[in-house]
Amino acid sequence: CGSDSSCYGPTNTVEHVRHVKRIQPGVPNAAYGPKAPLEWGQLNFLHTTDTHGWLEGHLKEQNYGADWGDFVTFSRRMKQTAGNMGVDLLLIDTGDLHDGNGVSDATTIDGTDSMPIFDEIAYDLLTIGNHELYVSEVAYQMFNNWARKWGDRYVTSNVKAFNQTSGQYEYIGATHRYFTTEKGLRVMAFGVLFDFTGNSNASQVLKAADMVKEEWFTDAVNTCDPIDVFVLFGHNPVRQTDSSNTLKTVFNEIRKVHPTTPIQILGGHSHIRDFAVYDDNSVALESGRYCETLGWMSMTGFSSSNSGYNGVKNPHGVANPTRPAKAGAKSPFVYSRRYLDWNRQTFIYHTKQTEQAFDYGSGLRVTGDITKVREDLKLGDVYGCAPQTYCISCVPFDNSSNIFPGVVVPAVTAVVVNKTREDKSRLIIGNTGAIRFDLHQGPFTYDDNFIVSPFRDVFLYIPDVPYDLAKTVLPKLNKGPIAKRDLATMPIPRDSCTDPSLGYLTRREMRQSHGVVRRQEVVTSGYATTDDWGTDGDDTEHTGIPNYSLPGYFQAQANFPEGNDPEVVDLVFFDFIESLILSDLGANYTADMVSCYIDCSFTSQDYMLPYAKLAWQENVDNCPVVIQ
Ligand SMILES: O=c1ccn([C@@H]2O[C@H](COP(=O)(O)O)[C@@H](O)[C@H]2O)c(=O)[nH]1
Ligand SMILES: [Zn+2]
Ligand SMILES: [Zn+2]
Repeated sequence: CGSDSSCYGPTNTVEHVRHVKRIQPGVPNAAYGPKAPLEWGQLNFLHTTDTHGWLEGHLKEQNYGADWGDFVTFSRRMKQTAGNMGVDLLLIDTGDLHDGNGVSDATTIDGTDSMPIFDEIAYDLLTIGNHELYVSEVAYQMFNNWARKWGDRYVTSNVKAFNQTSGQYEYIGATHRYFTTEKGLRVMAFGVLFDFTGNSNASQVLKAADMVKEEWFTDAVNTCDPIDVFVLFGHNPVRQTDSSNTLKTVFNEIRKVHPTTPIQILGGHSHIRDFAVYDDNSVALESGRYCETLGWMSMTGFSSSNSGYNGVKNPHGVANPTRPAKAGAKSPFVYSRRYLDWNRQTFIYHTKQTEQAFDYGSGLRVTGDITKVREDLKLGDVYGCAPQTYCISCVPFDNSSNIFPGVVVPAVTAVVVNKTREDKSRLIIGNTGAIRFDLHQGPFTYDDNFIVSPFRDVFLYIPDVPYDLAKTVLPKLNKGPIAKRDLATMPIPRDSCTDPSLGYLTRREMRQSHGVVRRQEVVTSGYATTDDWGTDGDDTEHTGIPNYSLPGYFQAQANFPEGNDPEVVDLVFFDFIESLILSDLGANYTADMVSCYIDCSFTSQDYMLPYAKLAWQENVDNCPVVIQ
């Protein structure tokens, strides 16, 4: 088919129409949930990160089934609660709004339809992620549209875009934000992206070590204006041992001038739930990924002698934070942190509402907007019926239920074929990071195509590479350090993955088959987080799930002679890893030997749908939706 989508589109022929069905957004969640009310302090934070377009919520996982409209209602209710209690609540996002879901990625320019939905939350602070910078059109969408709209709330302390009018690189958002909260706290905020280098030339990322030497930064840190609390937020892992973490660099610079002023840190990018203690007066929260987690952090300890705070000291009728950053801390500040599962039951519980009374018109309207976008983009169209769940890391990399041997390798083998070279042997190499989410048993929709493989990474190739050389590339690529995921916090209930026979059981049956009874409820599998404070951060308790580390790269071999090695192969790979491939091939191979394999518009978004049409047609007209 090549990149000719008419070959596999669902609506182009009568036969295809027969295969088109729609699935609807998930039903309200089952009856288990949060363990206790939140601890409200003087200054409270709700935090999102790495939402990657998942504004529809998780249609196939009840535990993460709330949509952005539910979150609109929840955030408004929480702001009102804060106001009623006489305390402050800040809403913060730390970037990666694109790449990961059809709502954000099925438009010609990613984010065209998702960004207006995302903007329905009244964030106090937002910052930019690396997924806003890979593609120039997306960077300009942020620079020309959203940065202007969000004004000084969009803080991109180390990220600039090339202004085609002025011919200069200019800060996309504000360098920093100094503001006073409703209850009188004087806040200095910096929004810092990790030292990202994969951006297009539409943007420039200053390394944190250079950013802190900028005049505006030293002026901001040394200002004579009073600062009660720093908010250091960024698309940047909070764990200090993470090699990508550059928050620590900025933290250290602030501490040189303000040795005890509280520094509240909010991060992202590594897609985990995490909480880290930086010192007696500084703690850091990271809130997962893909609208699975809403982060909560609160603090108390401001007084008239150390701040401008004029709100309530200990809000009444609710729990309050009690824990110092660490045992024996010399600090007036105490904190709480919680990782909320992204579902309506969580939202209803923490707003003390009922299912019937919870919704606001504003939230329902946003839910309606999401439904309309899904319909317009045909995200519910079904292309196949996946016979089982295939996961990224819940089983070993070589297990047949792993998505790489189970789906990705057979899919690229079958579909990524240049007709004019189909008689040639080929090796197809990709980075495992290009596969972003597990594939669930049941209807495989247009949306799932983006959920599994969202990037527009072009398939490139070098013709006729000696096989003896080509076969050394994968081991060389994988020799480097493998990006490991955090075992303790990995998500995703994958009951039907570890035991595919569970796939058709009801939610209740699945829970009973797995669970541990606590508080007369059943604990489902999902996030079981360990952080600097221990294991009590998850708002809803879960049993852990298996998590196996992955190599960084996968390979498929196709059209090999039976029983023999070929002399030469077409070496096919994503443009995302072109420079690595060339360096592993050695000096005799240069960029001018590389060309587009099928055509320059055939990308990693284009092989899953044809594969679903090819491999998963059994039961397609009667394919049960399996909601975990
Ligand atoms: O074109 C692309 C862009 C990114 N990737 C993969 O994504 C990660 C980064 O994702 P985060 O959400 O920022 O963690 C990158 O390391 C690649 O593995 C890609 O494959 N193609
Ligand atoms: Zn991300
Ligand atoms: Zn990121």
